[in-house]
Amino acid sequence: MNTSTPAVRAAGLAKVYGSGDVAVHALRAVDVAFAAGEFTAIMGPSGSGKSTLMHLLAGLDEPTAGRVLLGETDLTQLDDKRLTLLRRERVGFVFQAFNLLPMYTAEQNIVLPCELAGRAVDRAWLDQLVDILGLRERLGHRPSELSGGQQQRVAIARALVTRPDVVFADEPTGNLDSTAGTEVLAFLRTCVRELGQTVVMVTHDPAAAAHAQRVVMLADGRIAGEITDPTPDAVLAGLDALRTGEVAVR
Ligand SMILES: Nc1ncnc2c1ncn2[C@@H]1O[C@H](COP(=O)(O)OP(=O)(O)OP(=O)(O)O)[C@@H](O)[C@H]1O
Repeated sequence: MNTSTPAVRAAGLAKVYGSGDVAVHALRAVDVAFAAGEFTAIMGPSGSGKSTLMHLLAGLDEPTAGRVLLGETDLTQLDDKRLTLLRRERVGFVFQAFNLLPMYTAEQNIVLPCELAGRAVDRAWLDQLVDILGLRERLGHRPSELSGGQQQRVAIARALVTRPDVVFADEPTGNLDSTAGTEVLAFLRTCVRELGQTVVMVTHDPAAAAHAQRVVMLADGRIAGEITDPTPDAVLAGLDALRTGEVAVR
């Protein structure tokens, strides 16, 4: 992997919902890059543009202006069909609500993206994921037979099974108690450290964000600063600084 090219980046990214009097400027000329093999959290007050940024980075929505580059691929130049293929093959998703298929076993859920993409399952990679995520004994279980934390670990394995360029996680611990949430974040971090995966996570929780290697702060649709090697206290202080109107967080 070429480590000098970010896994994903935004250049001059803007998103306006609606027009005229009711126009909402959700993102304003955002420039941000996410390095390959890094775990980044996106934080900011409610309405600051976190979900909008993640949706644009993942090719789930179109920007009003600017570009999104996944590696060297400019998402804004792709038609719907190629964008769908790109999402299937090069992007992974982890959602707050797990979104597992109830009638499928854990293993069937994990390999589903390969089936949808018509690709053979890389068994060695699957084995590695299953071991790192501690799912070996659970592969034959249905979601209803798994704890919330285990279900989210299955969802993480599913997101990683195609070896995507980037995994986007949207509040992945939002439905978990703090013990299970901490465990899931530790597993996610292990996937980054040991498998070289790239994870971009949106969260409201400073403790969750502190599991990342870097926190990018958004305020009012703009990048308001970032914290490297964050601690929960540093993240809290950063959010407080945003609320009290101090501009940059470093
Ligand atoms: N589909 C939409 N139509 C109109 N406005 C929207 C739409 N989606 C988001 N917005 C607005 O854009 C702004 C940014 O929203 P976004 O959901 O990206 O923020 P967020 O930081 O993820 O918020 P939260 O933390 O509350 O989830 C908000 O003012 C929101 O109301």
